[in-house]
Amino acid sequence: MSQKETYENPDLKKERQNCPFNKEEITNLLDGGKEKTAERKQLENYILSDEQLKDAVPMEYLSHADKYAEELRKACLLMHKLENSPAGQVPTLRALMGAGLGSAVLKEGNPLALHYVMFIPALMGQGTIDQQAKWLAKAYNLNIIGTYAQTELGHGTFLRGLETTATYDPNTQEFVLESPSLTAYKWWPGSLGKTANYAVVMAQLYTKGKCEGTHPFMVQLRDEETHEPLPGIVIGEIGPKLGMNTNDNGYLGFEKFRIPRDQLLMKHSQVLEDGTYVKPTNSKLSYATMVFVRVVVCQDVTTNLRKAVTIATRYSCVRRQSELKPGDREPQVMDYQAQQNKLLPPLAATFAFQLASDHLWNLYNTANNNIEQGDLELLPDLHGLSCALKALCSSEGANFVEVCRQSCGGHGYMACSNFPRIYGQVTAAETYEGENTVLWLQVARYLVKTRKEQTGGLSVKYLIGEEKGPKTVDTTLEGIVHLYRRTAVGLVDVAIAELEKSGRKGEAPHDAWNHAAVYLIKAAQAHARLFVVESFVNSLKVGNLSAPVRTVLSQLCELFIIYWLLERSGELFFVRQFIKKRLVTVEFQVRTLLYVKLLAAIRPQAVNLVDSFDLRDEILASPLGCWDGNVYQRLFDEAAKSPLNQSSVHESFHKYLKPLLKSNL
Ligand SMILES: CCCCCCCCCCCCCCCCCCCCCC(=O)SCCNC(=O)CCNC(=O)[C@H](O)C(C)(C)COP(=O)(O)OP(=O)(O)OC[C@H]1O[C@@H](n2cnc3c(N)ncnc32)[C@H](O)[C@@H]1OP(=O)(O)O
Ligand SMILES: Cc1cc2nc3c(=O)[nH]c(=O)nc-3n(C[C@H](O)[C@H](O)[C@H](O)COP(=O)(O)OP(=O)(O)OC[C@H]3O[C@@H](n4cnc5c(N)ncnc54)[C@H](O)[C@@H]3O)c2cc1C
Repeated sequence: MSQKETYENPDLKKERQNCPFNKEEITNLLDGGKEKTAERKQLENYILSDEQLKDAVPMEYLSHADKYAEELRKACLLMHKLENSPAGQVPTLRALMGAGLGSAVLKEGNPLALHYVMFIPALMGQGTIDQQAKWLAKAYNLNIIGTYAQTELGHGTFLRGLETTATYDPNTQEFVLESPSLTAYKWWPGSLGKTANYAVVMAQLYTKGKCEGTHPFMVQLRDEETHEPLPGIVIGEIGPKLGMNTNDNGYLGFEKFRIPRDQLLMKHSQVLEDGTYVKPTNSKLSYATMVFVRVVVCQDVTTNLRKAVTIATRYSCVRRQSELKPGDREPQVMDYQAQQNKLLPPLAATFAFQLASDHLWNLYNTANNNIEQGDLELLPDLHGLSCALKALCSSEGANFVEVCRQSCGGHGYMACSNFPRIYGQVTAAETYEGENTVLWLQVARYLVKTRKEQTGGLSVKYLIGEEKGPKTVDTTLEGIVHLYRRTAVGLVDVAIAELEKSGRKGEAPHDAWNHAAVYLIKAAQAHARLFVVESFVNSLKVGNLSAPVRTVLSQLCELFIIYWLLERSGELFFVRQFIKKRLVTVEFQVRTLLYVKLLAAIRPQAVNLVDSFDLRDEILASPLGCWDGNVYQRLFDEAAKSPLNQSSVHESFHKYLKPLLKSNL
């Protein structure tokens, strides 16, 4: 590790002594193998040693426009560096788009992100072979830069309600794009504000006087030379946000803007020259780009959470405060059980989320290959699981990041702690790519359908037939997973009972659905949690783990699944047999006891565990989380960068304060 220099905080040094497991083994596990770790490290050296990619001053001190210009400069330089990258272009791109290496260089957000994360995937997923031949090479070579323009001022969630129209004119064989109202303006697409000159635009397709629903269109927005908006295009940036401020989210309106017929992306549905519409095999195939992003967002959130946990854990072992034993030295705050209760569950969650995300990624690849062959069987399961995990990882992730920030007391509130940025990025994922509540309801729809029709994909098999397994308290990991399963089934049944009750009262299905939303969301969340804990437990059964690594991962797994159970203990009340046999109280007591024991067992390995994430100081970008633990000196060094510290008296004193002081008010 490059940062292992001379100083090492004595408390951290002690934490690192006598580590019972091989940290590198965990690093390799998370990277996906020894070679992948070596590749990553080589890539990090290549990128992070480049002086031109370092910030002259912290981004916080720049104006909105200067931040954008600076991040764009570095993003373009990074793209040049891709060509000679030792790891190869695609792995480098992935690393740069992900939360680790990319955000170490582009701290405020990547102005080219949407090009890679949505524009290219949309072309690949929605374009015919001919359309790909026409556009993809240009996109990969960055001759054109694109975004994905779907959300409008009036509608983000309800895609069937989008207002932008694309009306086919058979006389000229063109589509006419139009924003018929203010609320029809595209609003939010990343990179649209200033960077992109092309977009995949989602619009309501009209042909032969009939609306055929939303479809993707390839649209040029700006002149390729001058970058000026083309006539008929109204475009701009939407302004500062909670985070991700250099992703230049933008707005876009169309004033009778014409594009050729072959710029409808026609892989799944077509409009023939005479205007005849050819339907897709499944109308939701035009939503496929969103499914891809939901899958990668789970990985992105997990990497961000790892950063937050590393910063908070190292800091908590350096920070000494208050009195534990009267008269003794102030303890490391990590020795308070309350602090362990804050930090060890998110630490365990980083493993749980990574394993579940890997699982989802494999399902995505299989389902996508099948879809390319015309087999859509896995699509409902992929949609259900990608919605479930995206919503779960982002909502739990954002809560955990906030807890990590709180665990660092006042210093966690500093911008330089990097928590504001990490939080800004993770909480954004609760909203973008499908607002979480809306996604939970999509999951619930799949669960209810499966339970009622007794047929569904692999992730919902447990809802088919009667559930089997122990009906008493069972303290094995399997026993706890079974408890999760029974709770999930119980909640789906309760939601269905609610729907049926409303039906009997004469309510229409849509009203019944709305009135059961609280139950439906609980059921969807229980389903997602079951998937995550099952993935964690199952992954420990297989794999070539050494005994010490297996031990510590098993402890984390157990801690995590008990933590969630206790957090959601109220939901056990939905499982009728538990109430009848008074098992809820017993469950609660037994688990709490175990949970507390696990906190104490894992505490000594907390620093070693976060060390094994192998996140370089440049990636953590926080004086609180550096490897050497030199927290206080680094905080001072950061404060020295403030423009207000460049003179002993600021000019505003003479302008405003002095007259006030002299005014005898
Ligand atoms: C090699 C290079 C590559 C390297 C790259 C590597 C990268 C790696 C690194 C990456 C770092 C990343 C992070 C950084 C960047 C940040 C980027 C930020 C981006 C943010 C972008 C955005 O934010 S972009 C906008 C997203 N905006 C939504 O997300 C709208 C939500 N809204 C809906 O998505 C629909 O509106 C909603 C609700 C479904 C209802 O749709 P609806 O009303 O039409 O449908 P209904 O509800 O009526 O459902 C009718 C039936 O359709 C079924 N169904 C519905 N959807 C389906 C689907 N997708 N697939 C299959 N089936 C589906 C359903 O299950 C029903 O099935 P059934 O009938 O059998 O029950
Ligand atoms: C950082 C960021 C980047 C983005 N990037 C892009 C991009 O690149 N391209 C793009 O096209 N879009 C982008 N978006 C837009 C994003 O996809 C939408 O904001 C998101 O899908 C939510 O839609 P909405 O804003 O219309 O929220 P709304 O749907 O208006 O949500 C408001 C509230 O209503 C609730 N609600 C809505 N419908 C229902 C329902 N059916 N049942 C119950 N409750 C409901 C929601 O739960 C929420 O509480 C981005 C957004 C952000 C924040």
